[in-house]
Parts: sequence; C-alpha cells; structure tokens
Amino acid sequence: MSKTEAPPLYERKHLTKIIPRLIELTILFLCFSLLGYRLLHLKNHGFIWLVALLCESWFTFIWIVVVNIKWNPIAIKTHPERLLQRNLELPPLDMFVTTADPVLEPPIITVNTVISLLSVDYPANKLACYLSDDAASPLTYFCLVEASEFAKLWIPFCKKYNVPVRAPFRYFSDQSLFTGNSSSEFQEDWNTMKDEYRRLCQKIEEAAQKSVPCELTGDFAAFVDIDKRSHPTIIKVISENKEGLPDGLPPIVYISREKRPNHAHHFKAGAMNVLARVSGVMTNAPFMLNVDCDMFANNPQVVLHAMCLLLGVKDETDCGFVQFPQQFYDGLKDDPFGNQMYLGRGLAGHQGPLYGGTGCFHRRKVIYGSSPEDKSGHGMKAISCHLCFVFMHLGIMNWKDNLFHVGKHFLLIIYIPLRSVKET
Ligand SMILES: O=c1ccn([C@@H]2O[C@H](COP(=O)(O)OP(=O)(O)O[C@H]3O[C@H](CO)[C@@H](O)[C@H](O)[C@H]3O)[C@@H](O)[C@H]2O)c(=O)[nH]1
Ligand SMILES: [Mn+2]
Repeated sequence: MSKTEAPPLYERKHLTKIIPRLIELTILFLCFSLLGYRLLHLKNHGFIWLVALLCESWFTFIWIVVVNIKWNPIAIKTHPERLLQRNLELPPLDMFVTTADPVLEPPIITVNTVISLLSVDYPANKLACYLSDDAASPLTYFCLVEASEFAKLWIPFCKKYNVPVRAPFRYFSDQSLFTGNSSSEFQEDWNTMKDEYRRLCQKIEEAAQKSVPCELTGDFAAFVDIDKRSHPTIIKVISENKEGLPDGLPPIVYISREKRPNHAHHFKAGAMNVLARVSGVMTNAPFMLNVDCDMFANNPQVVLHAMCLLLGVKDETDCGFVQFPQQFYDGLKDDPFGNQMYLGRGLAGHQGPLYGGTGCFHRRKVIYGSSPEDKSGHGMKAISCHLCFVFMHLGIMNWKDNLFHVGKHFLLIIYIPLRSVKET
C-alpha cells in the first residue's frame, strides 16, 4: 500500500446532536422574547426594569457566544494501531518533569510521575526523561536514582503483561487493574514487583526522615552545603541506554538549574526553559512532553496517541502542540465541586482550549520560536523567558494547537501536605 493510500492516523468526528441544539435555540428564543417584552413595557416600569433589561441583554449576548462555540463540536479520534502498522521509525521524544520542593511535593509522587513516563508504550531508545529540581535537593536526586533501579524491573513487567496504568502506586492500589490475569507466573511476578515497590517506598521514606538521604560523597558531592537559592547548575546523567535497546531503560537526567538571589528564576517557566536547553544539547528530540510532578500518564499509549496527530497532519504547521486534559485522581464521590467537569470536549473544531501548562506535547521548533515557514532551522530565536510566550509564538507564527482526548490521560494527584494544613 502506498503512503498516500494509508488510512489516516486520526479522524475528526462531528459530535452534533439535534436535541441539545434545539434546547440551545429554544433558550435563545426565550431570551429574545424576554428582551422584547421588557422593551415593550419599559415605559410603564421604572429604573429596575432598565437594569433587568441590561442584565438580560448581557446574558443573551453570552448565550449567543455559547451557542456559537457549541454549534459544531468536533472531537478527534486517533489510531495508534495504524501508526504502528506503518512501520515508520518513530520520532524521539524528550519528557520533562518539574519539581520544586521535596516537602510540598513528596518525592514518592515525583518518582511515580517519572516511572509512569519511563514505562510508556514507546521504544525506549526514542525516549529521554529530564527531571528539573528547583530545590537542588539531594533527596530528590537519591529518589530518582532509586527509581531508575526500580524502573529496570518495572518496565519489562509492564510490557510483558501490558499493565494498564504504569504509575506503580496507582496500579498496586486498585485491584481491578490486575485481577484479569490469574496465571501463576503473573502472580509470582506481581508479588515480586509489589515487594520491589514496597522496598522503594521504604527507602524513600527512610531517606526523607534524615537530614541528608545518604553520605554526600561521590555522585552526591555536588549537594554538600548547597543553598537552594544560590548555587551553580547541577546536571547528573542517571541512565543512558547506550546500546539503544528499544525495551531498555530510557536515559534519565537530573537537572538543578543555577540560581542566584539577584536573578529572577521565573518558577516553572524558568525550569522549562532550562529543560528545553539542556535536552537540546543532549538528545535534541523534535518533540517534547511536559508534565508536573504531581501527575502521571494514565494511559500507556499516550505518546502514540499524540504522535498520531503530530505526524498525521498534512503539514506540520497545522499542529504545533497536542495537549491532554487532566483529571483528578481520587476525587470526591459524585464530584460535588465539579472538579472533574471537563469543559473542553468538542472544542477541537476551535483548535481546542488554551494551553493548560502541563500534559502537553510540543514541537521543539515551536518553543524555540522558529517560524513554520522557516524549514532551514535558521532564524531560531532565544527561548522565550516565560512559557506563556508559547501562546504568543503560536499566534504570531501561525502554528496551530490541538486538543485531544480519548479518555482522560493525565491524572492529577491531590494530596494535602501536612505542613499546609497546619499553617492554614
Ligand atoms: O519555582 C517553581 C515552581 C513550580 N515548579 C513546578 O511547576 C509545576 C506546577 O506548579 P504548581 O505549583 O503545582 O502549580 P499548579 O497551579 O498546581 O499548576 C497549574 O498551573 C501552573 C501555572 O500557574 C501550570 O504551570 C501547571 O502546569 C498547572 O498544572 C510543578 O511541577 C512544580 O514543581 C517549578 O518547577 N519551579
Ligand atoms: Mn500543581
């Protein structure tokens, strides 16, 4: 089958339903009727009716906007199986995780985020994971080293049994995720993995109790007497996958960027810039994923889904970034505060909602501010100093974004750190 005849990697589906449309039109009709009624009888009533008329006019205007947005909802369906059938060489991806405080963001959470990314269904020799630690914490580095050891066992286990959720804390806490397989071999492997994970948690807990997790010598020497507000850059390569094994452990790099008290560090945006710059020198993948440290990839095929869009568009300028919606893990029953309500559904026709700051795959070129027309790679601008500038680049340079959801892919873990509870 020639390339042009290959089935598309994604499809746009119209979600239009007649009944919701009729309801929206009825409400609009009622709004206009009310406005007409107010206008006709305005003379007979006083100031109050005028105020009511203004309020109702505003509501009607908002409703017209809402009906416009919802008129032709479109969702995107991706086909990762078709991507795999094409036998293409999949493009490399650099994955970024940011963390800022090992107390407010416990390392076991960050470690789960990293492990869920390392074990996605994607060739390991095409992946690299970079962790930015704004606290320059030896504890975070220690935990990352331990996590890499655990991941060497966890990744083959996940791939062998096609584990549906690759964040171990979540996998081991939900029985429905592993009751399907009753073979004795699986049971044995499962028990081994559970023990390994328990051991990892224990090591991390014990390290967190101490003032320093281990002796600050050798690889840890960079952390001796470190002041998290003023220190030089620390970059540590934890694993490399030198043999380029597709089933091995992807490269893992720890980064704590330079900080000086008289230099604004721009919080997460500053960290993202450093991640983009360091990865540009080390692996320079054409695509980048950024995830907060309190989230995990809820679907092992998340990268393949994103690639369906990034590779499936006719022209790369049609898709600058692909973002996934977030869902809160362990939300309250019946969601009384509407935390899980997702308002972006169907917005693909409008290029999706605004960039949410996490769970997002970018083309590297977009972040560098390179114009879509500039195929030569010349004219690269300095990386913007705040990630919000990504929007501006997208707008100015005519890149487009894409919202994509097949189920919820990035789950946010809610936890209330004890310190904050006491403080409030
Ligand atoms: O100096 C800092 C401060 C924060 N972070 C990291 O940035 C991420 C998000 O910070 P957080 O305090 O958790 O912000 P939230 O309000 O929970 O996050 C939402 O809002 C942010 C913008 O305000 C976005 O950047 C996030 O992606 C989005 O999830 C976390 O991974 C932090 O570790 C840093 O790396 N360095
Ligand atoms: Mn957060």
